[in-house]
Amino acid sequence: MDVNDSIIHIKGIGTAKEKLFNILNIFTIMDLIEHYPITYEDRTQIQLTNEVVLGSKALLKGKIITSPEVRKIRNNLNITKAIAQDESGQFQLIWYNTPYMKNSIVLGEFYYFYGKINRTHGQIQIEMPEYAEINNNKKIFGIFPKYKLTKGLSQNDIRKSINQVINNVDIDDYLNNDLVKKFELYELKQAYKHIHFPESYRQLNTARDRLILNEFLETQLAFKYMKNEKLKNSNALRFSINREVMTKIDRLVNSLPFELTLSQKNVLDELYEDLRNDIPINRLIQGDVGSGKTILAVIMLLICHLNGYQGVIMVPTEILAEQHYKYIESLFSRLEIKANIALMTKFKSSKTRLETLSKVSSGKYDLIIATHGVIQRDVEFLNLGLVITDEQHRFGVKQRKQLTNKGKNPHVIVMSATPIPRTISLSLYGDLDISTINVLPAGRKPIQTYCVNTTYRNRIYKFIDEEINKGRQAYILCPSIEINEKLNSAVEIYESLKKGIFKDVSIDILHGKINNEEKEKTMRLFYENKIKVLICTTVVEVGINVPNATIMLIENAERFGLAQLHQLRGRVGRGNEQSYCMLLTDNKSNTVQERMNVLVQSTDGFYISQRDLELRGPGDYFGFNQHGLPGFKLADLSKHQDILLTANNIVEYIMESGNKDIEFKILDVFNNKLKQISMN
Ligand SMILES: Nc1ncnc2c1ncn2[C@@H]1O[C@H](COP(=O)(O)OP(=O)(O)OP(=O)(O)O)[C@@H](O)[C@H]1O
Repeated sequence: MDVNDSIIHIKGIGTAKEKLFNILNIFTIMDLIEHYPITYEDRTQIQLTNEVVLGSKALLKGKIITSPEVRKIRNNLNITKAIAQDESGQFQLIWYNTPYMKNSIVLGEFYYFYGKINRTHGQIQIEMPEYAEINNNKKIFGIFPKYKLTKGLSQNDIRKSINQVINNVDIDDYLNNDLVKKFELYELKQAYKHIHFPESYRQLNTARDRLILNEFLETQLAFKYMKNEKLKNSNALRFSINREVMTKIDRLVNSLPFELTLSQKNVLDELYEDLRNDIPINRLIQGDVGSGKTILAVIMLLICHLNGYQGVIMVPTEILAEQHYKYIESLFSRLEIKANIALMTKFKSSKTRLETLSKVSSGKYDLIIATHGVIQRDVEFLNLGLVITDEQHRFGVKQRKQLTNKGKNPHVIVMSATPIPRTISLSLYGDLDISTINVLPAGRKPIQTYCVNTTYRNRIYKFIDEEINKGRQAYILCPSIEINEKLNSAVEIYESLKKGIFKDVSIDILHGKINNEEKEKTMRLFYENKIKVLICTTVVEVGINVPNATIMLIENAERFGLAQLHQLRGRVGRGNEQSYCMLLTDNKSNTVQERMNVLVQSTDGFYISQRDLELRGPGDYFGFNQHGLPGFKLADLSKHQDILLTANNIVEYIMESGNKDIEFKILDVFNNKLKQISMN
């Protein structure tokens, strides 16, 4: 039997059943084998009648003490009943429309029974139990797989089909004997067998680990392979960092009101190193909120410009694009660096848009600061040399590629403020090199975070007032814009505060429905410290940089995910003053409190994202679907990081050993999965 054969070759599967299996995406024998159980029924312990839990399933052993009797209730219903007994009590067995049970169960004999436990009139009952004779207990005793079903297919249909193929199919293990022994793994065939029919939990876990390892191995190896191929095949655009360029960079750096941190310098060195070695830059720069990624982007854009290429930075929000635009303009004009910089967000009219596009395509604009509109088809560049995307997880690999394809092999930098645990970044950004800014600029004080209920509201407002009197500013962040029954809306809070406690304070509101000019004006006034309290929504979530703001009050904090709260909190604590974050929530549930506690106790983005992952799983938070990776059936990045690391070790071992045979076999499996995904 070949793994690629259709399931129609399996005994018991005809065309009607085949269609049902197809609904579950099972077409070939391999699909069937990889239709892993979603859970297992534990039938390893025999329970006593007096210790069963009502409503759950149990395995009982009992002696039949009343002869099974069949009673006809009505035309289409008859019931067979018998009573069995174990050392702790009696239980009743009930079968519907199964009169032959009368002859299957014998008075005075012992049997195993398995089924859901009820109680009627004080009597423990099992309806329609599965049963087995004492000396033939295999079909009832053990760890039983339970599968995802579809209407018309039973657990037994799937179990029987898998059981039939699992011993007869040829399975080619791409890891050879040496590797299997070296890394103490199950052979693949053994793993497939035991994940479906384990004889012990130990067997089940070892089998599962081997299959998870395979899933990781395939993606890791494919990534490494793609990266190597990219290096071999692409000619890096030559960006020279000669003395003249270095002098300009030094002037830029010296003009800053701070010194670069060692961590920032290290990341720059890694980027320069790529350029010096003629390696196309393909790098993820990750650094916690406020760690100073922007200036690195600016330096790279300067290098690109000095080398005569166009550079683009794509960011997720208009406000952030404007902020970057102003920052770069002011830095460059102070240093008399002559670069034409375009801001490409929402255009006032299609005419201005076309004018801008034509200046981009003719090379009149050197640097472009843009939101995602820049990936549209009609946006063309003359000679795009550098693509920077900020806040990668909002865009996804596809959009990054769309932008990159607008040039011939431009250098690529991805910046992420969402700290991604190492293991995740290995899996998601395996095709990128990773640089990490791992320290915050000196002088930053950890943000003090408190989680309180709304009875503290007035006290917090008073505290904000005191901070304003010291010259500071505050954000009050709301989950919704307009009046909403359940949530505190920005409009409502704004109206009540400007008439109430902050009536003598300059206070304004910012959200997505406000027109661009207004937004820009409000943000400018906030930057200039002319607005003291900004009521806002998550439009400020990423990148906004107002170092003088020291308070972030978050309404209905329970509505936000941990990583998002960390981002929002990161809008304060960006200067040298002590900053505060107040998480306001009346939700007392354990899960909410647990989430809030993570933030209260830690300001370390890497730790927080790790906890976030554990508390809610990777899900589509990281946009797995967008990434187009073959879905993991068993592997879960939040739980199986140790296996992922083993997978990495094995991949390195294989690649170093130069065993192309194994390498290609694994790539084949990966490619087949990719093909299947694109077909689905
Ligand atoms: N080495 C440094 N020393 C002191 N301040 C710095 C340093 N580098 C950057 N900064 C300042 O720190 C603040 C935050 O930097 P930046 O906006 O680049 O952060 P970021 O990494 O982009 O964070 P986020 O992801 O939250 O946007 C800015 O005001 C910036 O000028």
